[in-house]
Amino acid sequence: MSTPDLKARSPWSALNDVDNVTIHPLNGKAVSVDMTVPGSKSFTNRALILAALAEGTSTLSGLLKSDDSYWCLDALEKLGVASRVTGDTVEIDGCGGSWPVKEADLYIGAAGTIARFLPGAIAAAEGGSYRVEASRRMSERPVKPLMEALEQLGAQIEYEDKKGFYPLVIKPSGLHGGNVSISGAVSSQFISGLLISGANQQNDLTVNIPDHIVQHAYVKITLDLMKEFGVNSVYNDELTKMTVPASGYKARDMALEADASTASYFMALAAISGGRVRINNLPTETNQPDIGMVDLYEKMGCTVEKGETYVEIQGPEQLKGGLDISMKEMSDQTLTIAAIAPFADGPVTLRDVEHIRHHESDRIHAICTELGKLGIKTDEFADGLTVYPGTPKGTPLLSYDDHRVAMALSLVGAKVPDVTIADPGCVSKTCPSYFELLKAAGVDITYS
Ligand SMILES: O=C(O)C1=C[C@@H](OP(=O)(O)O)[C@@H](O)[C@H](O)C1
Ligand SMILES: C=C(OP(=O)(O)O)C(=O)O
Repeated sequence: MSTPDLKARSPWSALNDVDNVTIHPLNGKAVSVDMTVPGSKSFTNRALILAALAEGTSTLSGLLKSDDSYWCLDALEKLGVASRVTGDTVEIDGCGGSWPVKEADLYIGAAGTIARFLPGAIAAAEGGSYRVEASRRMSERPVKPLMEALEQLGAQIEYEDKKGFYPLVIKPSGLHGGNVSISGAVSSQFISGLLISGANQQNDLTVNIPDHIVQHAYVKITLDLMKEFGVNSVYNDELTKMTVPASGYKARDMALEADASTASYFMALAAISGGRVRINNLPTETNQPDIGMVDLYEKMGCTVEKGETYVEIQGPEQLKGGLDISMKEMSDQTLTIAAIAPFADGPVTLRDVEHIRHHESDRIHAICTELGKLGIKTDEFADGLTVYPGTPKGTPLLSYDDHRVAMALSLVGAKVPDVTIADPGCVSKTCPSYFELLKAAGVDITYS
């Protein structure tokens, strides 16, 4: 097990001097809490980049302050885009697609959203040279299909180390638009990255998807946010053909949605404790795919109440299992369900998520390994896993420098004693306050 890549932790992270967190079980106490969760990573990093590309000053409220958004703002600032953060609001002076600084060395941390959204936005400009370095793990994650598509559109990209991976150098000379094809089978972020760059290309851009898109809802979020910033794309329902007009972005003020992915861990806490959790700031009409977890928790026996801006989950006496589910459209939550599955009354099979082996860790392997240490039987297969019911036996666990591994495993600790998770600071990729929120929800924790 390699050491965490602490360089990727930002000034907005927490707990980096903490080796372990021990989660103390609720011992039958049902949680009962009303809470708000921080802003959506996906909305935050899209809106930051779109605002930076726009003409004029945008004000964004509900900003997520985490490593991913810190490195996004940092990279934009190094490109010459001024921003002012006050509380969870940021003002961004957009550059109209022409980066004011012509030579820069950027660091993007471990953020897939920056790694896949920023290169097109840089390459569509005219002139300059930009070196982009990513975290250790992000430098192993796939970006080649995106870079090849950008090269077809006229981008000049040089790889410093391994062809098709970070670190790389982009020498922008404009992108010509037209037609481009890209697979959606490995990451929807490649498609979002191409679409975002489309509005600043020399001609309209048509993106064709020859196969399928993992988590296609994220592409829809991209198209919707581009529209908010003045760019009206034309696309079919399946999102296999999308045309972006070369019209440039206009600044706007907007409130960013709360993070449905973060909210899901607290809904899971209600599910396993027979308790009640109300998330007060989650729009149920969102396009964030992880809102679909609400229905899944219902299938597992929870009672759900949905309002326009809130969701309340009441856990059952006994969580239901016996499920075989495709997690393709909300694959970030595979680990959450895997972690609570031992407490269900039958096996839970989670499928169609081979691509999560390329996320912050090989997530399928990581969760099977850690559940195995807890004495829980799993079957690991290429694109998923089956988790069998059992009583986890608490033990020290690893988090693999992966926020979702740590957050998911913390749920086991809320049920059984002696669950200790190494490097709790890794949650700062998307939710630096995660363990404090868990504490506020009634779960005792100790740092050591
Ligand atoms: O576009 C986005 O904001 C995201 C897309 C998804 O990535 P992939 O499509 O690469 O799985 C998701 O896993 C990630 O957390 C956020
Ligand atoms: C896959 C994830 O992140 P990224 O945006 O880095 O792909 C995630 O947050 O689960």
